[in-house]
Amino acid sequence: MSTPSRHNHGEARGCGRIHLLASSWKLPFGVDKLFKSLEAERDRRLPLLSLEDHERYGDTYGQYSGGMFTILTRDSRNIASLLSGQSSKFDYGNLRQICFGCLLGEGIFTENGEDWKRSRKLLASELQKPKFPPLSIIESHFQDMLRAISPPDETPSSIDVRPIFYNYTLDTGTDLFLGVSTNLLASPSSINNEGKRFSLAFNKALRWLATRERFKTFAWLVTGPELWSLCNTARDSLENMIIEAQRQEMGSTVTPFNDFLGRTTDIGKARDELMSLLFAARDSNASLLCWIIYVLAREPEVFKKLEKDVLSIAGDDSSVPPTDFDLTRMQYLEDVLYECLRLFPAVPINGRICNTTTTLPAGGGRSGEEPVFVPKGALVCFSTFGCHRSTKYYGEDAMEFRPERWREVDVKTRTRDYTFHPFIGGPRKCLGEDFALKLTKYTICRLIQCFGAIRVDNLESQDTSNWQEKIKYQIGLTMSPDDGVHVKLTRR
Ligand code: HEM
Repeated sequence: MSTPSRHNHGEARGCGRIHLLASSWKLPFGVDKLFKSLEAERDRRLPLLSLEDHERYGDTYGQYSGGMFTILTRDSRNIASLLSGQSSKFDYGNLRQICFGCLLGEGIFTENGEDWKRSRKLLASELQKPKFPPLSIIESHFQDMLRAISPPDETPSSIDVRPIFYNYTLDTGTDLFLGVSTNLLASPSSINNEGKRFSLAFNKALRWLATRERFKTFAWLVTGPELWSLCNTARDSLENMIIEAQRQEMGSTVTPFNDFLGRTTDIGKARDELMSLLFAARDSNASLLCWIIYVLAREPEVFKKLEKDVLSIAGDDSSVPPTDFDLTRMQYLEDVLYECLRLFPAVPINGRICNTTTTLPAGGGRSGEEPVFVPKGALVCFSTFGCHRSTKYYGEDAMEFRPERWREVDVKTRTRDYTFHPFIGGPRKCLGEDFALKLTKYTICRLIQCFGAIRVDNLESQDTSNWQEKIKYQIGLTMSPDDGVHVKLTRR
């Protein structure tokens, strides 16, 4: 383990000293920091702790955490350098394999180097096919979801849409990636028992993985027969679904993975790639849908404006879904989406391990404007949550939900300078960005075509003033509202 003083030795490279947080209990390896995070997590305010720490200690500072020297930054220059300019000097080391390998095996999410390149090429060629995902497949799962959130005999219906969105994104994802859907929301006659088995084990295993991730190098401490049994069940079940998909000669129902799955004899590899894809796609997309509905139920003016934008293009006949072209014209819908991704990014804090001693452009010296020294082996965490809420980048109203801001500085400019990076950027940029935006736009547009009002339905309080201050954040592998998304939906 290198000493703190070494981490400030970058003078020869023109670096300034990084502000290094003292370890208050003098416990080794930053164990106290780990406890502080666990405490904030218990209180459902983990992302806010990171924000407060940046306000207090600066946009970039250092500390010991989970046994590693860690640099924490929300400076967009550092994030750009880490993810793009110097991306080859940062990777996941074996951290991802330690934390997630038991479920994911060896797929795009856990791999580095040549193996990762191969996986990325394979998945990119499938995900980036034109017109993917086809709206007709999404529509069939939307209809299942509609039945689940609003049975025809109940008006208005009161429901927590969060678990439904998680099932919806899994049903849609498995159908689109595999050609066989888990069908969790389908009518009883179409239930897929293998899909149900997979989903139960997958959900529980993800909870274990989220805790393992928090423990970083100590992840191996978070283990037990239950974890292994869940991972084995999920892996076994996904394999069975792949075999079933192959059996059904997927060539007949053109899904993107026909070529890949239809050809492969290495079922284990196919399973690992698909597991990584579902791991990446399911929760993040469900989290975005949750936040949008959470906000719309609390911001009636935004709902009204969105309704006008969507219905003026798609019409209010819920039996006529929008086309691909319609979706590209819904400007305000896009602004609402970006504003949700800004304030509530699915992955609020992320990190990379430095594999070659280097420097980052900012955060050193008294001014924080000098480069900082990054020793090999250091963990660099970047707070997307903190960067997206920085007044330096977004002005005094950075904490406010204001979709109109996306008409002032457009998303391309902000993505280019990394002041907005919900899908990160650089070579390991999210492969499903277009997919996620299209699925989300389609789903929100369809919900607005079907429902004329979305209101908060919370037994404790319907007072939506200062709603942001009351949010409790659930941090699993992605961030979602802790109390769920309880709403009352009124049919048009
Ligand atoms: C709103 C929805 C989504 C958000 C906010 C999101 C965000 C992200 C982020 C932040 C990462 C980087 C993780 C890291 O390296 O630490 C990532 C990676 C990835 N995402 Fe997404 N994602 C979303 C939806 C999807 C969907 C729908 C898919 C698949 C169709 C997908 C596929 C992937 C893949 C394959 C990676 C790994 C890329 C690599 O390591 O090369 N994502 N995503």
